[in-house]
Amino acid sequence: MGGAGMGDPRAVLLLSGKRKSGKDFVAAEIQKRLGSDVCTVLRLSGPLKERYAQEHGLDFQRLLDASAYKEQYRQDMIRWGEEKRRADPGFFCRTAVQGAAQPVWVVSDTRRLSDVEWFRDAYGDAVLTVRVTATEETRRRRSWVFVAGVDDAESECGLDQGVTFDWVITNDGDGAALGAQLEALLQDVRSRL
Ligand SMILES: Nc1ncnc2c1ncn2[C@@H]1O[C@H](COP(=O)(O)OP(=O)(O)O)[C@@H](O)[C@H]1O
Ligand SMILES: C[C@@](O)(CCOP(=O)(O)OP(=O)(O)O)CC(=O)O
Repeated sequence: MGGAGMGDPRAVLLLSGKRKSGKDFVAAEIQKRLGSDVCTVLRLSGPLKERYAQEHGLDFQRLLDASAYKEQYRQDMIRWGEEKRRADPGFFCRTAVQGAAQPVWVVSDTRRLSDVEWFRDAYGDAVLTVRVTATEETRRRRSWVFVAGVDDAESECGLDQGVTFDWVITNDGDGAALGAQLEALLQDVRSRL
């Protein structure tokens, strides 16, 4: 950590937002617009699920799908992930960025202040915080259902306060409106390349 190094990214977009706000969708749109030689999408939940599956004898691949299998383990994965982060706040972040060589990184699932702080410490001004929002009505249309212990817990609400977002993307399903917002964000990103 510390000063800028050779292989450091020029822009690190930390996407956060509620379940079904469209973080993965927006991450994919950004990557599509920049090209995968310029932009890579990273997930903190990837290494989390991989380690969790290893330690608990579970099927890592099935934890990656939007499946009932994942939902069955979500609460315990949250608990386990919090325990790991308490011991070492960079535990999942370090693994997630390993091998990322593109100049632009999009982290599609930032959930906690400790994650934002880790990226700011490591990459300084390259970091841009991006909030993806959608109304509850939109999220319900995308099959979101409120789950106590998940939607009212740190996993979903950890960044509701404490971060001033550099960009807020409203994603309620109008393709043209989303495109215009993404182009404004991408102008900022491209100016950093
Ligand atoms: N602007 C959009 N246009 C069409 N479908 C969308 C849009 N945004 C999100 N979706 C769809 O809504 C669902 C939830 O989006 P996703 O990106 O997985 O949300 P999150 O990662 O925030 O939980 C997915 O099926 C996704 O394809
Ligand atoms: C334990 C988790 O990492 C599970 C995340 O799984 P996904 O990243 O698949 O999440 P959704 O898009 O919300 O379904 C949450 C956490 O608090 O770390």
